Amino acid sequence: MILDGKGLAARRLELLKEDILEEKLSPTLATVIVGDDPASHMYVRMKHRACEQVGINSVNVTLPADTTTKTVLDRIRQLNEDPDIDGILVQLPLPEGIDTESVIASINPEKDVDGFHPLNMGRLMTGLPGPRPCTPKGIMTLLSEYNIPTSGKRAVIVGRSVDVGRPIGLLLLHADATVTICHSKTENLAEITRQADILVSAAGRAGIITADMVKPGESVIDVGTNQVNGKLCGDVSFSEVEKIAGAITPVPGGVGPMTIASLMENTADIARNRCVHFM
Ligand SMILES: Nc1nc2c(c(=O)[nH]1)N[C@@H](CN(C=O)c1ccc(C(=O)N[C@@H](CCC(=O)O)C(=O)O)cc1)CN2
Repeated sequence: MILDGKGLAARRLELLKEDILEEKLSPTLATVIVGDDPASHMYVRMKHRACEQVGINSVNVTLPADTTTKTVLDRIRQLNEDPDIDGILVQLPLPEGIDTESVIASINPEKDVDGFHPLNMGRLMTGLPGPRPCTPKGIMTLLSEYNIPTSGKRAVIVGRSVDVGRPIGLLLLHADATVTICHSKTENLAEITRQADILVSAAGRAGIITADMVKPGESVIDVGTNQVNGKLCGDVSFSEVEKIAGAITPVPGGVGPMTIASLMENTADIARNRCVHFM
């Protein structure tokens, strides 16, 4: 079964649009992008397009690649203090030389639509309500909408990044999965991934997950967005793994669109001032 993130995200955006209208919400999202990485600019454009689609106002702050950390912090302080701004996100990665941790920590945690602020990461860790990082949240939505059970199941995550690997591990743990997080130093990776009921690959390496690493029936979630010869592809060797997996996300059209849908949901939730997303 192909897990159609593109279709599901489109349906969720439609529902959100109706909710925003009905509740007479008028949320405003501010995006901050530093430098000229083409992929980052494309993702920010996609976010603004989604805002327009669902009725969220949006403003963008673009800063040149040679901007100092202090200038970024000053700009975020202004957004924090602006009562018209509900949500703030800083598009990652930031150019080398900018202190990413200080920048993220400077966002008002109550406006942190990405859920990356250390306070919100702590809320995630403890299971307290708060905005959840968008890609992990989107994966949990996909699993639940396709009725893929997590409770008591073995989840294996490949990649321990702060924005995807670790938070999806925590969300799956809160959903009663038995979680293993693998990384570049993991020995016998294939042996571990073959034990999974749910395999999430967020390694950022094209084709790292091959058919011999997947057991029949496994659900395979591909978070990779790798460019190979100018073509977008995931971490999973899709054509061979598709034949073995019980469920699999494509790239494009899987996790990516769910990331954007989750961002819209987080922005609306923050505007409602009720972050109720326990997952
Ligand atoms: N501040 C953030 N920075 C980054 C995040 C994030 O959640 N917050 N995640 C990624 C990039 N990202 C959103 O920012 C993102 C990546 C991919 C997609 C997506 O829909 N991709 C499409 C394909 C698009 C294409 O044609 O290339 C798909 O997979 O179908 C959306 C958002 C890193 N930075």
